[in-house]
Amino acid sequence: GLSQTKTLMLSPEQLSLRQSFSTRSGLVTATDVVKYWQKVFETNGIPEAQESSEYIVSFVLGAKTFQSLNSRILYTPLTAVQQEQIQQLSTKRLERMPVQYVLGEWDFQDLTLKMRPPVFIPRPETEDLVSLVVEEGSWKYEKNSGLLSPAAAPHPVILEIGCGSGAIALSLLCKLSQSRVIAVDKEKAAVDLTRENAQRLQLQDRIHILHHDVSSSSAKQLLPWGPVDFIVSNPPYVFHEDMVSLAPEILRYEDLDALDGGDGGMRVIKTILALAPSLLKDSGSVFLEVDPRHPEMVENWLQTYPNLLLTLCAIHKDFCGKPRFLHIQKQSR
Ligand SMILES: C[S@@+](CC[C@H](N)C(=O)[O-])C[C@H]1O[C@@H](n2cnc3c(N)ncnc32)[C@H](O)[C@@H]1O
Repeated sequence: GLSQTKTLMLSPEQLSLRQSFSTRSGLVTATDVVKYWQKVFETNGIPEAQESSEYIVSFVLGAKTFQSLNSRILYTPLTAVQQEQIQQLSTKRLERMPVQYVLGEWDFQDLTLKMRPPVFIPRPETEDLVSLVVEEGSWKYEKNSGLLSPAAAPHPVILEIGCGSGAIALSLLCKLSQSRVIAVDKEKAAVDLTRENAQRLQLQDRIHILHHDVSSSSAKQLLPWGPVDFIVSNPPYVFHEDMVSLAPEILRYEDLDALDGGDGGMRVIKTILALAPSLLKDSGSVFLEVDPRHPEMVENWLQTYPNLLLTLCAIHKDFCGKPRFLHIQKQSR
């Protein structure tokens, strides 16, 4: 079965590397195994060969990063069970499974979240989307409370559209201790994973998780607590025609509906903006992660729908310097 396929993929050079393990009667260290799998990954054209190998070995040794393993652990022979685990996980990576799914967990901001295919894996740039909302939430807090006690703090209600694993929603709950979040996703797998992550992180009391498709649900269904202060979303925003060029890791394992934004990548963005006026309080805000081509497209679209009373008030760049985040505000009547 599997081991046979794997052997076929190994070059003679790797096989000898493998044999060199057995001749040392199983005394294989973490360092040896990292090098071995890195080589196998490289030969098989697996991207981020070294990182993948290091993540898998550290994970089996109970650490987050290879760098955090001390030299005693690095040179201690691995047990047969550890070697077997590393072998199993590495085989999955060899089939192009993203390392986040291989490990079954991944960090987002300060949280460790369970990851399970096909639920979208949170990307690092999205951490900055969370920071934007947190700044807005805390700014209100300072402005309104001044020198008053924290009891006078407002309690922002936030709606997240398309919660996936719960990364954004749960981070917000963590950073804004007075907030409540409604997290919505059209996929049952996503809703289930958000719920599981909320429970593991003991954040289930301030979150309302809904299984809804926003393109067919009424505003009312999304508002168990009345109009919200903020809407946040990292919607599917890949231009449909760009979908084919995504990495095999994504195309084979992630839910493509989580990425495919349809024509011009705007399908779900338009749905969110059309719903926003009936979901937001006066002067409430929408924070969106988008493609760098979207800020202009969204601005034009909003100008064609002035009755929505929405203003694009800021465009923020991601850590690569690309325009990535939109802050849109509902005009107060
Ligand atoms: C790019 S993923 C973002 C997931 C998560 N917020 C994150 O940043 O890691 C988009 C999510 O939106 C969900 N989604 C797509 N269309 C939707 C719709 N019409 N209604 C509700 N959720 C939707 C997908 O199922 C997916 O989980």
